[in-house]
This record gives sequence, C-alpha cells and structure tokens, in this order.
Amino acid sequence: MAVDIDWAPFEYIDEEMHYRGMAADYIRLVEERLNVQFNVDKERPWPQMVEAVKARDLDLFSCVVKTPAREKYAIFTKPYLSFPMVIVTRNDTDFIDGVQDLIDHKRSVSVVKSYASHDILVENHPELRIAPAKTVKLGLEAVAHGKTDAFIGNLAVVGQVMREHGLTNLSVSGQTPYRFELAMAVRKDWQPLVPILQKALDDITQEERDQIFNRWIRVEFSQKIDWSSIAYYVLAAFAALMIVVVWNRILQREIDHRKKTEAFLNNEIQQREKAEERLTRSRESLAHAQQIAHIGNWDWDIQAGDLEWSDEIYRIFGQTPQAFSATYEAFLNAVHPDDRQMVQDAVKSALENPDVDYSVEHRVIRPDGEERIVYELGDIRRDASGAPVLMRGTVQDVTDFRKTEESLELSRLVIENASEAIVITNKKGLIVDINPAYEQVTGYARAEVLGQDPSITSSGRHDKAFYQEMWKTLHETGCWSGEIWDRRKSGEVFPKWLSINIIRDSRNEIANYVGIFTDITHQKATEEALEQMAFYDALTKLPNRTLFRERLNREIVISERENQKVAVLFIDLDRFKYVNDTFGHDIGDELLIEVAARITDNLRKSDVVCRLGGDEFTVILNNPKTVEDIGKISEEIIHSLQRAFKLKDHEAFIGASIGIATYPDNGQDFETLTKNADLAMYQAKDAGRGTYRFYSEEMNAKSAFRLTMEADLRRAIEEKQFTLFYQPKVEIAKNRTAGMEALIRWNHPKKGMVSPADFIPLAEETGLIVPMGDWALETACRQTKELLDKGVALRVAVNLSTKQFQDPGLLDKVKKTLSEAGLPSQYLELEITESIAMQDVEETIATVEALRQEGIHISIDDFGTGYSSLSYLKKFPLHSLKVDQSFVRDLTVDSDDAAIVESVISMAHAMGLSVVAEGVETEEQLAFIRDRECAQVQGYFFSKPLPFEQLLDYVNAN
Ligand SMILES: Nc1nc2c(ncn2[C@@H]2O[C@H](COP(=O)(O)O[C@H]3[C@@H](O)[C@H](n4cnc5c(=O)[nH]c(N)nc54)O[C@@H]3COP(=O)(O)O)[C@@H](O)[C@H]2O)c(=O)[nH]1
Repeated sequence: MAVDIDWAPFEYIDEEMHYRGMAADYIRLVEERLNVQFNVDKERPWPQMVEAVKARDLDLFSCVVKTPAREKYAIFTKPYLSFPMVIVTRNDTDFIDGVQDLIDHKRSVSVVKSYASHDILVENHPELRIAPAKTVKLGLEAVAHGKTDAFIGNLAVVGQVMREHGLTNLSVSGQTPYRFELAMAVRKDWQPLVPILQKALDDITQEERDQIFNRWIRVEFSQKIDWSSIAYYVLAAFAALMIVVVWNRILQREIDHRKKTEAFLNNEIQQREKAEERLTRSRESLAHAQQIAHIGNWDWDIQAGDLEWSDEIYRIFGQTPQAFSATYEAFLNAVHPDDRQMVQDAVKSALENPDVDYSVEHRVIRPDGEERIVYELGDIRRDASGAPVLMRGTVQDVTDFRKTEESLELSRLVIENASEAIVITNKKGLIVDINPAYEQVTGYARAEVLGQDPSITSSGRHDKAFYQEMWKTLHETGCWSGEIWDRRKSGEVFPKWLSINIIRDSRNEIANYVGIFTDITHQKATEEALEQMAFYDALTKLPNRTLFRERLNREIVISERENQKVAVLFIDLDRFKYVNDTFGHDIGDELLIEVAARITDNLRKSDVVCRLGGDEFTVILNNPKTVEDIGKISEEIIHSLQRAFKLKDHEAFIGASIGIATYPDNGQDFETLTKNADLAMYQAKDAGRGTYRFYSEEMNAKSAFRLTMEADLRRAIEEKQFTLFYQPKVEIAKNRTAGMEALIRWNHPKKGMVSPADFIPLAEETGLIVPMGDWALETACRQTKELLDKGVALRVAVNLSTKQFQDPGLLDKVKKTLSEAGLPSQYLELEITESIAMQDVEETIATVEALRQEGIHISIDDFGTGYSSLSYLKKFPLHSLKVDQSFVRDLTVDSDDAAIVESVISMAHAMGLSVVAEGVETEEQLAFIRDRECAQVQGYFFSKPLPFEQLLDYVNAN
C-alpha cells in the first residue's frame, strides 16, 4: 500500500515506523472489516510511491485525491475524507480573496508538486504562477521566508505543519473552490477490489468517523505557563483563534457540504443498489441466455495465464470449476486429441497476426467420454506495443446443429439417390422440388416442372371423382396412397404407385405435399404374369385347377342363390398318351392347345373351360336348362375331339371320355362334384371310351369296390396269393412247343381265381405292380429252371410293366434273379408293350441293348396298337414282335385287320425279327398266319394258359 510518509495529519510514519494519521485510522478500520492486513510501504517518499503504483510495484493508495491523471492507472473508491484546499499567506499580506486574486496580483504560489492540488491548479488555472515545492513544510517555509507569496494546500495539513514547525508568521488567508476529496485507490487491473474496499469504507460509522476527526483535527494548548513564551503564545493563540474562526466557518461549510454529500451519497447508494440489482439480473439473464443458446464466454489473461470460463462453458465441456484448473493447457487437454493441433494453430495464428481472427470448430471430449462439437470465436486485446494482453471469446455447442446438418445432408442424399421419384409441392400445390428419379421416370427436366402443377403428368384416365376422393382422404388422414396412371413427357401412359403425405409447419398448417412414386409398369406386368401362372395353364391359357376351384365355388354360390343348376364335365382324352409318346411333346402340346380351342368352341361365353393338367380338362356349364342339353354339349365336345388333328406334318386321332356331375343333385360342394364327375369319367372310359356318362349312385359303389380291391391286392402281395400260369408258344412249321408266356393269376381267398385284366391296371395305378412283377419274374425264372432241370428247355416270356421297365435297377435286378434261379439268360424273354418302348426311345434303346448284351430276348407285345415309328423301331435291338390279338381275332372277317397282320409280319421279316401271332383260336386264323410265314403262334387254339404243374404234361403230350 502506497502511503504518504510525511502527510500528517492524514498519514505519516512516526519515529517508531508506525503508520499513523486519519487515513491510517480509516485503513485500520477497513482492515478490521475485511479481516485483512495491508502491507504499508513506509520507506519511499510520496512521488516514488505514485510511480510505484503506476508500475504496479505497489497495488493501492491508502488516501489519495482522484485526478484525471491518476485515473489512467488507478480506480478509486468514493472519498472518505474531505478537506478544503486553502490559501496560506504571511500575516502581513493582505487578505486574499481566492485564487483569482492571486492571479490578478501575480502572486507566486507554492504548491507541492506531487499533490493533487498541483494538478488541479495547473489544469484549472494555467495562468497561476506556481512555484513547485517538494513537501508541505518546504512550501510553507518558502512563504514564511518571503520566497513565495502564498501556499495552497490542504487545510488540515497546513495547520498541522504550521503548528509543528512554528511557522507563526503564516495564516490561512483565503479559500479555493476546491476540496481534497480523499479516497482509497487500487491499480487499474485490480478493479474487483474497489467494491470490496468501498463496502468496508461504507461500513465505517459516523461515530467512528467523528472520533477519527476529533483525534486528529484539534487545537492544543500547553498546560505549563511559560511567561517568556506568553507573548509568543498570545500571538499563537491569536493565530489559533484566527484559525478557529476560519475553521469554524469552514466547518460550518463542511457540515453543509457533508449533509449535501450524504444526501447525494444516499441517492448514489440507492442508484448503485438498483444498478447492482440490474447488473445481477442482467448477469442471470446472460447466463440463462447462454444456457439456451449453448454459448459460453471466456477471458484469457495471456500474461497471467488465467483462463476464466462462464458457467455455460463448464456445462458444454462437462467440467466443474472445482475440477478444472482454468488454464490454457487444461482447455487444450479437453480438446479432442485429433483437433488439438488445429486449435493450437488457430490460437497461435490469431496471437501472432492482428489481422487474423480466432475462429475454429473442434471437438471436445467430456470427462465422461462424450464427444461434443464446439465453435469458437475470439478477439485479442493488445498493449501499446501490439503485444497480446487479453484474449476473449465465445464457445458455442454446435453438436446438435451439426447432427441436424448431417441428418439434413443424409436426407438430401437419400432424396437425391432414391430410386423412388419424389415431388414436393408448396401448400398451393405447385412443384417446388423434384429428385433425379422423378426426371428419369417422367422424362421432365427439373426446370420444366418447377412452379408447375403436378397434374402436368396426369394421363386423363382417372375421372374427377377419383381425384376428389384422393384429396378428401389426404386431408382427412394426412396421407394417401394408391395406384394411378400418369403420362410421361413422351406421351406414354404408365402405372405408378403413389404415396402423398402432408407436411405441416410448427403452427400445424400445411406447408408442403410430398409425393413419392414408383413406376410399376414392370411390377404390373410381373403381377399379371404371376396371376397368369397362378391361375392359368401356361400352355392352353385356360384357367388351371386353382381357378377351376374358385370358379366352381362361385357358380355353386350363385346357383344356390338363384336356384339354378351347374354341370361339371370331366374330360379325359383317349389315346393322347400315344400321340405324345409317338410324336413327341411338342406335337403333344400343340394337340392340347387345339383340344382347348375345340372344347371352347362348343360352349357359351359364360361357361368355363379349365385344364387340370396332362390330358384332363373340365367344363363348368352354368345354369344348363336340361340334362339333355348337358348330354348334347358333351356329345359335341366328343365329336369335335374325334376329328383329325393336323399337327405339323402329322395327323393324329384321339378321342375323349366325359364324366358329368350336376349341382345340386350329384353334390353340393366342390369336392363332391369333382369326385363324382371324375368317377363318371372313369365309367365313360370303361364303357369303351369316346362317350360320356352322368354320375350315378352305382358309380360310387364301383369306386368303393376299387378301393376294397386295392386293399385286397396289398394283402395278396404280403400273403403271396399269386400264382403263375404259362401259355405255350407253338412253332408252326414243326408243330412243337417253342416257348411259353408267364401269365399271373390271383388266387383270391374269397373270389377264387381273379383275371390279371381286373387287377393289373389297378396295380399299375397304385405302384403295386413293382413287387408283383418282381415276384412273377423270380417265379418264372425258378420254374423254367425246374423244367430245364427236367430236360425241358423252354424260353419263358415275362411281361414287364412301364414302372418295371423304367426302373434304373432293372438290369441288375434281372441278372440277380437269373443268377439266384440258376437260369441261363437265353431262357428268359422280356415282353414290353409298344407304348412302353416308345415312351423314351433313346432310353429304351439303351435298356434293351443292355439286356440283349446279357443274352436276354426282348419282344414287343401288343404290336400294332400304338404309334411305333418305324425309324425308331429299327433301332431297337429286338428279337421279336407279337402281333396284337385284336388284329388276329377278326383277320378272317376284317380285311383291314388281315392287311395289318400281313404287313406287320412282312415288316418284321424285313427287319430280321421273328413274329409271334397271339390270340389264335381257330384253324382259319392259324392257316392265315401260317400262309404269311409267321413262325410262331400263341392262342387258345393250342392251349389256354396252364398252371405250372399241367405245363409239363402239355409239353410231353405235344
Ligand atoms: N405286367 C404283367 N402283365 C401281365 C402279367 N400277367 C398277365 N399280364 C397281362 O395281363 C393281361 C391279361 O392277361 P391274361 O388274362 O392272362 O390274358 C392273356 C391270355 O390269357 C390271353 N390269350 C392268349 N391266347 C388267347 C386267345 O386265343 N384268345 C383270348 N381271348 N385270349 C387269349 O391274352 C393275354 C396275353 O396277352 P399278352 O400279354 O399281350 O400276350 C395281358 O395284357 C397280360 O399281358 C404279368 O405277370 N405281368
């Protein structure tokens, strides 16, 4: 603390180096109030004290007058002592009426150079002749000794000095308008200290102030009477009296002044309190505003290294004032390691270059690990030399902003790259934005559609009501989606799937409409194709089984409601399989397409034709008038299918069998009606094909019979109820048994011997033919070996069904059977029907070749009934052909059959095959066959099929 060591009674240092005086008393009270101890500099003279404060070597003044010059480096409290500035002259000098009087009379005036009085007088009265003095004492002595005319100084001080130094020829002779308003002051950068000191000063009571005043401002009288000095004391008393008189006048003014000052101060205090209140509120508002805006402010005293953060920065950085050391380094530590160098560079650049602003965005890592993004702005205060002194700035938490920006950018990218076309309109429905997909789909460029109504792409396919309904839904629910037909710029009309959403602003008012659509041209085509696939037969384009079910169910419902009839026709093509197997699938397909067309041609538009698969077709006749009508239509269908089919280079003949069931008589649901129509169709087939049958109850019974038979057949296989009969083959030329055919018989426990014609088709259908055929092969081989062992060497012919022949393990099975029976392979002949042989020609050739390689004979059975291609036939490595007995039966009465038998025999000879004519029952038939040089015959004429036991007798007898 800077004090004036020689300025009694205000302050001085006594001999014992104690700090004393009025100011010292005030300072002590301040120390008490604040519980601090000021360190008083007791050495330096006042001018050096002043310089020391300027240089911040000392921190505050104890008692000093506020002048403009001092305000440059110090900040002042309110004055706590106030004394008038008075004029002292020698007693012999005339009364001085103020400073102007001194100027007018060109008086020289002593003033202490380093005191405020000097600054005040120089500033306000530059024409005053001032003689600077170093101290009050020297200034007064200059007056006393006549070197100057007057001294201007503090009333209290001059009185004290005059008293102490016996300057009795001096007296206070006039006043100035100025007062010494003495206050405490602190160095300028310690501003916060001022209100603290002020508070302590304000706390000093009037009583304490009076005590101080009375202690130091008084007139002392000596107790001891020293007559030698009486004259001096009288004079002194007179001078004192003069002082007291003047003093009293001054005091009165002082009291008035103090009262005014007090009123003024009270007002000042109130104003200050209000100002402080406003300041507090303003600070709170600022802090609140910072919190809302996520902006904090900071001050960095570059020289002191102190960093000050507002509350909001602590919040942004996730720090607390207690944990944060408030230094630049601590701040850097909180910066994300990857951004630290960037921040340091920004700070350095701003510090070094006054033209560069501090502006940087970086990440901070909070103590809990959370990452935030902040944007900093700052500026720098520099001293006269340009060196940075203070940096202050703001920190804004822009994390959410950046995230929003990122999300907006993402949205923009999504819209830009969306495969869906997007169109955005304003609330008036005018286009404000589109994406590239929109341009791609519609063919319109962005510039062409901005500001336009989206209806520029409308196709005109939807009526006004459609759009009214769309807008109604949109405004009621906020969204609409549906299929809509639009027109591209090229004029092409296309379907699209459109979703429209309303976007509302913060006031819930419509801001935009966003339309998102996809061109569904391909999707629709795919859907149609899928529907076609799901519900229609790919080949004939007729409804398939699924749609047949749906349509029939629908017709049943309608018919029930309308009390009508419905007829279901099950159509099965006769001999289609032969055509397909013979001419190939392409021709077969062509045939089916033509069949579909012919069936359709016989019907009304309201009737439905379906293809269930293969050669199965159905017809739904809705509301047929009579049973006769149904029969008539069925007949027409059959006739139309019996006409020749011209298929590429081929001509084919097929037929059809139709089963009919009617609603409600033959069934009231889909399952019953279709099952019964199917049954009726089998009846039509059984009836010789090429005809139709209405369903009857008896058919149901027959169906039940088939089911029972299937169960019996299964049991028969398990219980080995089968036996083999053998029918001899006779070599005509030598009239001897040349071989035999094994023919299966079922010895039914209840029904007796059942013909294979009754159970082989069922066995084929159910797959039971495979184990049955295996048994027949094994038995035939075993019994033939028995004969062989008895010296009867006959080749046995075993019938193979389709399923057996198509078994990939056939060759191994046959070899194994032969080997187990011990029968040489040349004694086995396998008979396959013409239709089996023609099913998969290449495969058949391979199988037959493999069997032939093993020494097994192969013959084609029932020859003439199928559509054998001669070009294929000649490739088969066969041994013989068996002319079907249907031709042999009538050859004596039917010239066609005779011609067929004749040509088959000659064709076989031409191909190097032997021929067996089967079914020979009469002498005439035998003669015909013999005349055509057919080598072998088989038939009742020679023998019916015989049980194994009887065969040996037959052979021996013949
Ligand atoms: N896959 C298998 N099929 C077999 C087997 N056993 C027989 N069959 C086939 O069953 C069909 C009927 O056979 P079947 O009742 O035994 O009739 C055969 C002969 O009895 C009959 N035949 C012979 N000669 C005459 C005759 O002069 N008149 C006349 N009305 N019928 C006669 O012909 C049948 C022999 O036919 P095929 O086999 O074509 O030579 C029949 O198709 C048998 O093939 C078996 O084990 N497996």
